Amino acid sequence: MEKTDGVKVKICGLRRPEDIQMANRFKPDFIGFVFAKSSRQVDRNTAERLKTLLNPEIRAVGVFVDEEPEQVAGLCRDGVIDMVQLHGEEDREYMERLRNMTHVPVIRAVRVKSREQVLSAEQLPCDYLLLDTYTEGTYGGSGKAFDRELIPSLRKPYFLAGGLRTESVAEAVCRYRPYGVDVSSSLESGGYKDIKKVEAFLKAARGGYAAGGGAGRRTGGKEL
Ligand SMILES: O=C(O)c1ccccc1NCC(=O)[C@H](O)[C@H](O)COP(=O)(O)O
Repeated sequence: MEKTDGVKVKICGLRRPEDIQMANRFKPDFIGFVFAKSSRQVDRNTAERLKTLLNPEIRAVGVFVDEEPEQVAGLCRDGVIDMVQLHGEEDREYMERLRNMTHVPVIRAVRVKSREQVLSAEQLPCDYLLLDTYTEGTYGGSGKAFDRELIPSLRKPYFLAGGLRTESVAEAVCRYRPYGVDVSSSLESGGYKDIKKVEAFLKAARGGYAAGGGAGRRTGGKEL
């Protein structure tokens, strides 16, 4: 039996003041504002208002799909977000441009299809990877898991995402040793984050026990 605390938790897709109150109460390490087209999308004004309500110890991550880098950098400069998550087709050139405009940490999302694809994404100018599920027609937040056996050994810290659930998160953390876990769909009821589900997930991710924890072969667990 192995304990899983120490893993960082990102809860994605917060969009109402009550979601922020919930975050302030249960203190995930990161919350995500989805600026990309999605049922969870927030606009700049909403995110700005929500950020003023957020406990400053919790880092706000802006989630983007092929957004103009100037828009992304503007949100960073104005303190609406503390970190950037790139979830679209943004390439090295885009990421270098962004790096020249803002110095906030960048998470590169990879919708995993192969080990080689993940290893090549690790070479991009980013601080973290986020390993998520490839689904046709959506960029993220699908609630579906990918084949975790495709996770290679990585030097960069990574977030494990895609279909994580309260019942399985502790085992996934023990087995794959990510720096953090990222979740959205399984914590919703009627399309909004459910306070009871969020509380249970955080408890399971941070303090859960799982039988047969793995050997920690895919570290990714260092702090930047
Ligand atoms: O959540 C969305 O609606 C979304 C839309 C477009 C791009 C990215 C999106 N979410 C990114 C996330 O970080 C999600 O938390 C991640 O994909 C995991 O989601 P889930 O499988 O639902 O737990």
